Amino acid sequence: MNSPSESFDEEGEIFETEVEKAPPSLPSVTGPRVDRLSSRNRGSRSPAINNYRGGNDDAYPPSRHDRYDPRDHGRRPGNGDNMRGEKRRRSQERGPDPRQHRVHYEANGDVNVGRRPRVSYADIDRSEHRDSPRPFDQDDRYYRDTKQSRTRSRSPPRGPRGDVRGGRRGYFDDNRRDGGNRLIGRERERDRIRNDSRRHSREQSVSEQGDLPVPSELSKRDAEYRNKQSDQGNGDRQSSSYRTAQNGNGGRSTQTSKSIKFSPEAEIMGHDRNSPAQKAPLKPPPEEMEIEEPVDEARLIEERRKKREAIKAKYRGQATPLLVSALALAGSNPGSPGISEGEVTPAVASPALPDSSREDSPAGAFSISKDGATMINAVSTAIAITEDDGPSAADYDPTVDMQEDNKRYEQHIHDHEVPSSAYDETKATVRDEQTSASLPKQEPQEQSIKKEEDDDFDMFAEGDDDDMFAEMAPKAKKVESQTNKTHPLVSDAKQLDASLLDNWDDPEGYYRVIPAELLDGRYRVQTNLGRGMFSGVIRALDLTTQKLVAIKIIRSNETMKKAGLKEIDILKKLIEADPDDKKHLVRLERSFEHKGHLCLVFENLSINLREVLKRYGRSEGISLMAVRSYAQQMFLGLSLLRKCNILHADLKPDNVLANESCNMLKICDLGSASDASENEITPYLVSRFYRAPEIILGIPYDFAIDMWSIGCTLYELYTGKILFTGRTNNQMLRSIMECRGKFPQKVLRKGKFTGLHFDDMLNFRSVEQDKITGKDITKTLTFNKPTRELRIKLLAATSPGMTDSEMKDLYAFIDLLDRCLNLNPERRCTPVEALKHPFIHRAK
Ligand SMILES: Nc1ncnc2c1ncn2[C@@H]1O[C@H](COP(=O)(O)OP(=O)(O)OP(=O)(O)O)[C@@H](O)[C@H]1O
Repeated sequence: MNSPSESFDEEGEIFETEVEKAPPSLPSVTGPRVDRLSSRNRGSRSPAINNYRGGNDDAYPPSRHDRYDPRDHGRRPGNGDNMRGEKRRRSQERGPDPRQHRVHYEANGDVNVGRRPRVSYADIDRSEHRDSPRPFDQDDRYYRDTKQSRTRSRSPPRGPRGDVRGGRRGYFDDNRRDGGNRLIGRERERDRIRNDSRRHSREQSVSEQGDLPVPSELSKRDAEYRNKQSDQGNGDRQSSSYRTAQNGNGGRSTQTSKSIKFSPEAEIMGHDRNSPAQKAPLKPPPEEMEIEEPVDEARLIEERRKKREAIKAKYRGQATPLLVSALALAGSNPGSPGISEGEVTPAVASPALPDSSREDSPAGAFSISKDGATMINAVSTAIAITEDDGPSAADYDPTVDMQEDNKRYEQHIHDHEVPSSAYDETKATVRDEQTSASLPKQEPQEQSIKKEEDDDFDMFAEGDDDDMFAEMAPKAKKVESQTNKTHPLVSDAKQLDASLLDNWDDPEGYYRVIPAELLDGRYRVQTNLGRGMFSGVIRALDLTTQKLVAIKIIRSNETMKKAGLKEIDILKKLIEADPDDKKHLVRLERSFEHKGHLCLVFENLSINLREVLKRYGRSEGISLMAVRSYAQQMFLGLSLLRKCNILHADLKPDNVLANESCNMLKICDLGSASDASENEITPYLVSRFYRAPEIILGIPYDFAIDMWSIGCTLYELYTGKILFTGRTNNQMLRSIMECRGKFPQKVLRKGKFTGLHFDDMLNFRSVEQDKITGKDITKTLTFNKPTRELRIKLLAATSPGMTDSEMKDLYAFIDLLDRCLNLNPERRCTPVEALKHPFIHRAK
């Protein structure tokens, strides 16, 4: 990859000349399904990739989120003067421009990262490591002058606490807390048991190897196909990489060998976080054992597939509550007509939606549906979340993730040590609650007051004299009672008199939308679309144009407003660079101010990709053809960002919106975006599961972080599972290495935070929770080869009986992901390279 400045020009050139022409529109499929199973029986559904022969294609040239919460400030380890239960001081809560580093903090091995005593808005998020000498060559291409602080951050919602979120247990909820950060004994025990069994099964998956199974049809085909491909042999980069993707271990047969070194005696770190992992151990390093274990890929793939089939069979015909609510939502949402299960028909004309039938748009008509609706909705979360396959992407809610991370940070401040387990990602979310109703939810006043009392941390607490929310805080509770009593249900748009009430905000600074209220004299409020950390988003009818719009109402706060203004600037820059609206970035129409809230008016879209997964790909993922179309559109969006020298820094399924027909996408939420030169090192940029390893390791980053995030997103779309998961940055690294193998040493050596996760010999120090004591323990692990290889995971998510053509597509997809997820950011593919990849750029 070239340096940003070089690539800027290059990307711009290619982007303008080749990219738009290169990726042809995807084939239109109006009749047959493109789901994996149904397509099996109709032969090759995909046009052959004429010039693509297993990587010998001549035409083909060779990652909030830990978002920062302004209140996070007080959650930093450095602010460790709080006693448990003591309210945090505002001085600890103040944050910088929340639209700069939107990060949230995790209590993990890297607790020292970012620790600072009291800091100002300007320097929040900067770690103490910032001033330390760079551990890598100053001439390195990554080196940037970080004179300008990039402290993107946002305030997390002070949304419903643990008691109201409810919902399912998370994949990582080793140890959950109630609203007051107390451990819930019984539930914790249950969680622990479950996690124990997961660990056990994971250990087993490595250590227990049975007899060689009879390969499945797919496995046979896989082996045959790969052998065929490897026979073709060539020396260029692409083919070798492609073969690697195909053959895993250099073209070996389906038998591969995993070698995991680990320390049998884990070093118990206990609660003493002051004994950092990177310090010399008290006892001599444990002897390492090397276990050579034959792994039967075919068996693994077959087992996983069988498991999936069994799940599908068991739950076929049943609808999960989430699906039901999703469908109900679709039905109740006036701006988003319900999309029936099964096939998605080609674009339905909607004046309110972007024209997805543009000739130059890669968005084509295709079906995203799977093997019938029953297959989509059949799998319950509890079963869908298997150790082998990873957690269901549809169930993940990053907002909750952020909240939980923030809680862990608070806890860390209280006792200077946070168990790496206070985590639950799958509780019902603010968004779920919001979107299930077409009007703002009214909460019984008592209940809402009680919630506030229950909170052990109250950012609006009296006595705080330095609260960034102070200007609105004192009024918040009062307004709540007023609005609860007087929610008007009017049929006609009504301009409300702002002077009648002191404050229209809820206690968290979100604007309390009144149904049918007229905003800025022209937008009639229709429904809530959801809440992010930064804003509430509503759908409204623009009475001037008679089109629906989405209005992002920024939370009432000066810092957030400033950040919103930055988002507007970036959006305008992107629009200027893409006047014809070809590059799949959400369009800002205008902005205005309403009762102290900055409002951004966007084109109206329907649902985000996580919701698409919930509806059409629950636990199974969506069809490869849909993935291809989505990938192409997202890469076009990335190419525009790159051309404009902008890092999105928060790409994930939640921040990609689809139109009603789900055949046209737009990248949204530029709230974390910034100029590529503002890349101050911070280990919590980007939502954790989509966070590129260079961010975690403290390596100066660039556009490659967005490519990583898109790679993770594409995997999720195809499999319905989250690719890399971990409660902490440390465990994210583990997850990444399990799938992608060990990091090149030269990459590790560039990392400012490498010492937090690796020992002097660059062996990984895995900080895990001890099953018995619940304390963190550190194990030294050596990853020689991936134990949960990307290719195997993808093949396992594939239905048997694929045609040659389908297999070819699949391997092209695997190869593309391989390139998007290169551990070395310099070698990760660029958006333009991705657009030229045979998976996307199919010969007509
Ligand atoms: N133009 C739009 N059309 C339809 N829905 C939208 C639109 N913009 C945003 N939304 C919905 O509102 C939600 C929140 O939007 P967005 O992510 O931009 O807000 P945010 O406050 O920045 O959230 P986050 O915490 O993710 O930063 C999105 O997940 C999306 O589903």
